[in-house]
Amino acid sequence: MLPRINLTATQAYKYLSNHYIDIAPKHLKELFEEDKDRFEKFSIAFDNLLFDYSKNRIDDTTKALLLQLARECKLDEAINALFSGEAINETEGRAVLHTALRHQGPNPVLVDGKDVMPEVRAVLANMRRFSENVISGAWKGHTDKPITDVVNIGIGGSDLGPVMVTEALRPFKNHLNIHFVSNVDGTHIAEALKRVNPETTLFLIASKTFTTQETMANAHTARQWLLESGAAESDVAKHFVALSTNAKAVADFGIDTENMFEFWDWVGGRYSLWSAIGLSIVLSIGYENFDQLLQGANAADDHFHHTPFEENIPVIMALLGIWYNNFFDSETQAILPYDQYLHRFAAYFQQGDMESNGKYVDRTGAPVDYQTGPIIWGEPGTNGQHAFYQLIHQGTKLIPCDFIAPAQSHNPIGEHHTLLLSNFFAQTEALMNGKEEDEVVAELKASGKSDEEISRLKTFKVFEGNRPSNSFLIKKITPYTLGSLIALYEHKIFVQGIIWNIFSFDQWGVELGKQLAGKILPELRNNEPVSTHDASTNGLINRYKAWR
Ligand SMILES: O=P(O)(O)OC[C@H]1O[C@@](O)(CO)[C@@H](O)[C@@H]1O
Repeated sequence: MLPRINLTATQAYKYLSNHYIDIAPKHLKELFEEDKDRFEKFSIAFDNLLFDYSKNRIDDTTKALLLQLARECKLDEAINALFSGEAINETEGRAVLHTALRHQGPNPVLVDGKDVMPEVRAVLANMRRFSENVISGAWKGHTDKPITDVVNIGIGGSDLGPVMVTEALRPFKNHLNIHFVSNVDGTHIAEALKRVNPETTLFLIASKTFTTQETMANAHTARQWLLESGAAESDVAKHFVALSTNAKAVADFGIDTENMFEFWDWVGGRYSLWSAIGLSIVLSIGYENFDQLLQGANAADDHFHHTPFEENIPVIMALLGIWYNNFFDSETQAILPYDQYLHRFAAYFQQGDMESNGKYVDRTGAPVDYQTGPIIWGEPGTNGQHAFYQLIHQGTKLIPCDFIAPAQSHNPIGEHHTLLLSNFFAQTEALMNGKEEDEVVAELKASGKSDEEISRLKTFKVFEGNRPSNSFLIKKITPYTLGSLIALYEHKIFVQGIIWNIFSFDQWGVELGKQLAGKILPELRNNEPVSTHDASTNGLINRYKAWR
């Protein structure tokens, strides 16, 4: 059972509230001037990844108090409960063991006294065998042709992780074309089916529960499309496999459970890319690369599990987020990868973070009286610079930013990567230092502006600076380093949930909308006017019926 704590009653929380008053007026430039060793002191090297957190509004006292907060919230006890397979997902009565999916070495991982590693490794072996069959062309469709296209049908954690990883690791992909369908909007499946041939297409129906409305609707449409192309019912097994925990629902759908790659209820959907849900990744980059992804994540697990908090990247990431979220009233966290292949990285952690920590009830069942999970958002650099950096630099909101960049590009064309990295370095420097009025005036003078123009323009061109950021510099994005990076973020989310005294691994908040949609659906299947809802919902539904 996870510890029950009272965040705002901890001594550290009180000291941090007072310390906030001391440090908030200090500009980051001042903090760097005060301490020449600041970069060395507030950065951590981990394998081929450098985590620089020195451009944050912290000093030694802040760091010590934040670490004390982690200790007072019994983080060490919680970490041990996570790795030991305790049912820390208490409202669903489940363990949380995505770490077991990438566990290396001979030690068992016990769930209810049973070592789960044999079945984890059996599924991995099955994924390897199957993917090698498909990639080699040995697996044939119903007209005896090899597979050319794979369509993953899933949503949320059954889509976002595979999409993000297959995009991030495009440089490692093979000849197979991988497509993703998630939205129940018919456009999504229609556009995908335009691009593929029923004779050479393999569908992965990815759904932990195998009951999700969007996924089942898309799966049935794909199945009907195959049959209408001339395939027989008996051919479905050659073009459909299931990734799920629900064997009965898979069989009921008509997929041979021999073609089911199972995973377990102790794998959360948003933490499932390491499981059978990752089959599209394996088909895209091959098993060896997928194994490297697992090994990189395992290295981050070991770092998180065994590194003192002072030098523990997920712990520091989490505490910095709490410092801004709970003491500086920031409400969002931007993730800005300077790597076009990582263009779905922020989107992935919208679910990972917001579905985990978007909670207002604490572990005792009482409403919290402080902020919990942040809004996660972001786009690749340098595009974000031409979209929303105005607000980050000169807006009224504090936006803590994570900047991520590889030192080496997979596409070293001309000086593109040098240009990209010059922006990566410049943005965090600009956010921190800003630009003072005298510098603005000097620039305006040098550009020939009159005194009147300078007086009129200068305040618009001043940058306050003092805007915090983390920098992750990674030698190269490979399956291994990507696995580590993802796992570091997963553990950051865990740490924040522990300190906020919430349950991070259920998602009751997604149920009400689904429930109400289930009530409205039959009302839309006729042309009768509706009056069973509020005036707005009635009005909207009836207007829809008039227009469709
Ligand atoms: O994998 P499945 O069971 O189809 O769930 C899909 C997604 O739906 C949820 O919103 C839960 O209902 C996410 O937590 C989950 O990743």
